[in-house]
Amino acid sequence: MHNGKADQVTNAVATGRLKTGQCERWGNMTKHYDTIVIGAGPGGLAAAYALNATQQVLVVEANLWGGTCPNAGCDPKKMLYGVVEAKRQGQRYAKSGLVGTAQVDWPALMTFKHSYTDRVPTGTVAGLTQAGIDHIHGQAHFVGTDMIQVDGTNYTAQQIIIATGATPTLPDIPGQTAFQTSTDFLNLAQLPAKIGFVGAGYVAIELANIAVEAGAEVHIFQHNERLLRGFPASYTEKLRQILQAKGIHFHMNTNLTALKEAGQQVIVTTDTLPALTLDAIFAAAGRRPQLDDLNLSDLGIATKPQGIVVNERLQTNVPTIYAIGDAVAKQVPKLTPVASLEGRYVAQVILGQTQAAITYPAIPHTVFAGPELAQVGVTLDAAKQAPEQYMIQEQVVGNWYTYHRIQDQTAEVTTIQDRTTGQLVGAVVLAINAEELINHFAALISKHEKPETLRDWMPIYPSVASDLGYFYSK
Ligand SMILES: Cc1cc2nc3c(=O)[nH]c(=O)nc-3n(C[C@H](O)[C@H](O)[C@H](O)COP(=O)(O)OP(=O)(O)OC[C@H]3O[C@@H](n4cnc5c(N)ncnc54)[C@H](O)[C@@H]3O)c2cc1C
Ligand SMILES: NC(=O)c1ccc[n+]([C@@H]2O[C@H](COP(=O)([O-])OP(=O)(O)OC[C@H]3O[C@@H](n4cnc5c(N)ncnc54)[C@H](O)[C@@H]3O)[C@@H](O)[C@H]2O)c1
Repeated sequence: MHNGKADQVTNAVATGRLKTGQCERWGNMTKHYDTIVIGAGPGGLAAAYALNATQQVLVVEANLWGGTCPNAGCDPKKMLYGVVEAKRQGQRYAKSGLVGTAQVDWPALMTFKHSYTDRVPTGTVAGLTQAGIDHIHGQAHFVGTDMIQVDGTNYTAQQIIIATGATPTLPDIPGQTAFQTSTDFLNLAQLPAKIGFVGAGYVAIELANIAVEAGAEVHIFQHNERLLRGFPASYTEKLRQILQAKGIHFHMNTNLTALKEAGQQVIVTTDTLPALTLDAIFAAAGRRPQLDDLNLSDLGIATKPQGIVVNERLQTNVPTIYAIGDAVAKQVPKLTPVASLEGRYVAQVILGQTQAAITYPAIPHTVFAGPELAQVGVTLDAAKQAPEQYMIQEQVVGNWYTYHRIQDQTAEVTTIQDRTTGQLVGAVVLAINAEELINHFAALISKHEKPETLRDWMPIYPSVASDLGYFYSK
């Protein structure tokens, strides 16, 4: 879809209104832009909007406009999560005067989800059109370091940004085609009675929690004994016990060896269990960068299994080609706010507004697992290894006002302070609405503040924010 900007460029060049060089290859049916963005997810869109004020920008999208997060990730997931959490909150209030048992109507829940997701692609296109950003639907691949091809048409640009995201990894076992993915789960018209997930990371834990709360029998197969690596083991073990009490079957240290389709069902064989017949099995064993068909190796662009190799300014080894978001090999978590920050940053680099290396604030992350497990900053493991540097405060907070009110007896918070400066440097929260508390901690950490700073702040009482008072009241 062109919004006509490139055509306006042609006219402008023909009438001498544009700088020369802005449309130099138009005569060869090659359209020229200042910057081309491949991929219209949170990363690519952030870059395109930031560049648009002063540049001719083209965005190319092969699938759904808006990318993974709003179509098949964060947003639809949390719509389902919100409803199953309301059901569970009802159970928690059973001893607090609420009577009756809520049930999840899966088809109605899906209709609710579609009420949001069905509008995302058209809304994204409308936004691009209104902003005057050219956009075309199709698979982009490089035909030169300054040129891509989409459906047989060439487009050149001074800079090209790769923002193609990631896609689920399917374990390489016989019967692999029987695997479904998180995208399939988030579009299930009916909830299958018995389902399995391979992996025990973010995707498996979040979707397993939704499925079990909605009434399915759920199995998680994990090849080692660690779920949610990256979060402290003491916390993940508590979360595992909570999820197990809800009915999730954890099969740890278990490798899937084969899948076999049997009518509408799948027979799952493993190296530890008798064969299990399930109605659906979902691959949640990680995501790989979506780089297929881009022809990166032809250009000599370096990649690793984790993604495209970039320098501290997010340039690939071809300096005019940048990479951002989930497509990049990096140390920071692959999350929507990270992709958006990188998109805005790379636009500043391209516009000559900064030459400084990218820096990230403290990046909070949360598993929406009923309760939520969230953390930010210095990890608990790192803090335990440097007791001379860090002070760790672990608190069971189920008796705090908020957690008593919402009947979350297992709520727990750990804070980590730097002994020398007194600044808050890390936090872990396992609680209902942990994301709210961790957001406040993330703000304190990013501003390098001491918890006492909160004395100067007056949040609404009672609220999650007012609970922060517990951290400086002692
Ligand atoms: C189930 C699930 C739940 C998640 N939940 C959260 C959450 O709660 N919070 C959070 O912060 N993150 C979450 N994430 C992660 C988040 O979705 C990603 O980090 C984010 O979408 C990355 O943005 P991106 O722009 O890098 O890539 P994407 O959003 O994946 O966008 C990339 C786009 O590029 C397109 N593309 C790929 N190749 C080409 C090509 N050759 N030509 C043209 N277009 C191409 C793709 O079709 C896609 O639309 C979740 C992910 C999943 C799968
Ligand atoms: N709430 C959020 O912010 C959120 C939610 C979902 C996804 N995400 C993003 O998406 C990414 C991908 O999520 P994910 O859960 O797919 O990946 P992940 O990397 O978080 O977890 C993958 C899991 O699969 C296991 N595994 C790997 N190979 C296996 C195999 N062959 N058999 C069994 N288990 C195997 C790993 O040990 C790990 O437990 C996350 O890292 C995160 O960046 C974020």
